[in-house]
Amino acid sequence: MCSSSATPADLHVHMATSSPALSLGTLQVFSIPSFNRSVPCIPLTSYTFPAKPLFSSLKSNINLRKFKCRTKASMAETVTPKSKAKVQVFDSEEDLAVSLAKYTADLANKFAQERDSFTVVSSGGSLVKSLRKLVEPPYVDSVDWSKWHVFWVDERVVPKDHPDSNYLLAYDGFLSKVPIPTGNVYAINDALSAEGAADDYETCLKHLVKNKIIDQSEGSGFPKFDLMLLGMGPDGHVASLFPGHPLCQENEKWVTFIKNSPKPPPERISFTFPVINSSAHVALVVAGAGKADVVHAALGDDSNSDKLPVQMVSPEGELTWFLDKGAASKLHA
Ligand SMILES: O=C1O[C@H](COP(=O)(O)O)[C@@H](O)[C@H](O)[C@H]1O
Repeated sequence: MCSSSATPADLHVHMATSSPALSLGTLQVFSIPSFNRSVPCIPLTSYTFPAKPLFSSLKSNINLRKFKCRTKASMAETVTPKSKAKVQVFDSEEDLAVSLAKYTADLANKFAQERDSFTVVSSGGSLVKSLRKLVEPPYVDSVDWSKWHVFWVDERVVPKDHPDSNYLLAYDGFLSKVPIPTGNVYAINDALSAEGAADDYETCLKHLVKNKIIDQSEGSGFPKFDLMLLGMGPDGHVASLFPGHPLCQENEKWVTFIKNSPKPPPERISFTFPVINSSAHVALVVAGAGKADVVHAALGDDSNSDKLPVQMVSPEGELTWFLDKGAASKLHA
């Protein structure tokens, strides 16, 4: 069974985040339709986009005929029967991190109240740095860390103290700074092979679903995590699901493995798309101009039949993109 003990040291923490109010000058919110475009949109009442300059420039890139929008507070939002996809663009990665912390803390509190646990799945990579505001005031008091259960959407099959370990990254940047019970942190068993670690992690998830720690999707039967925090590589990969790789089509397993990852290290485990897409909430977090091309490809055009992995993210619940200006810069062109 997967390890739920924290190394390199026991977790102890308390955390908090500041959540200064975001002005419209800082945050630009607009929406895109669900990637499941076969599902018709609910008729809505109006188009309203607060971030006019950015939205205007987006017009040339996104097929507006596919937008059905309504006003909701200060944002325009697309709603479909199956899912919502919302895109938020921030002036800076700092602003993105502030908003991501609030979004995460709010969901944590909601689920802790509703079902007495909060199941959150992290990626590795740059996402972890963007979670840094969660370990700053004021969230130390507003979040009940004892309800958190932490998982990884993908992990490199290396020892937990290896610099490539996604667990270590999260431990150093986040977990070591908040009081999540050690037993609620579900790292892979790094003593096993890639295949063994994937099977073991899947067994762990099944156990937690059975014990009702993790919800289960009524529709798909796959585990339904409360929040999945996804990063995206410059090639459009999410988790360890890479463009053109057969693992993107895996429909039965919950957790799979790869031994020839195009991005080192080669051996990894990864949640599959059915698990990712059974989530109640998915946050796709992308920062930096280096990813602008793939953001443009992902949001601006779905006519290519060879979908990027990031375009296959279509959760049962809500999908929210968190972009900084750099990542969104090609949407302006
Ligand atoms: O290898 C990985 O890459 C992706 C993207 O990483 P980033 O540093 O470009 O944001 C990450 O989401 C994934 O968890 C990781 O294993």
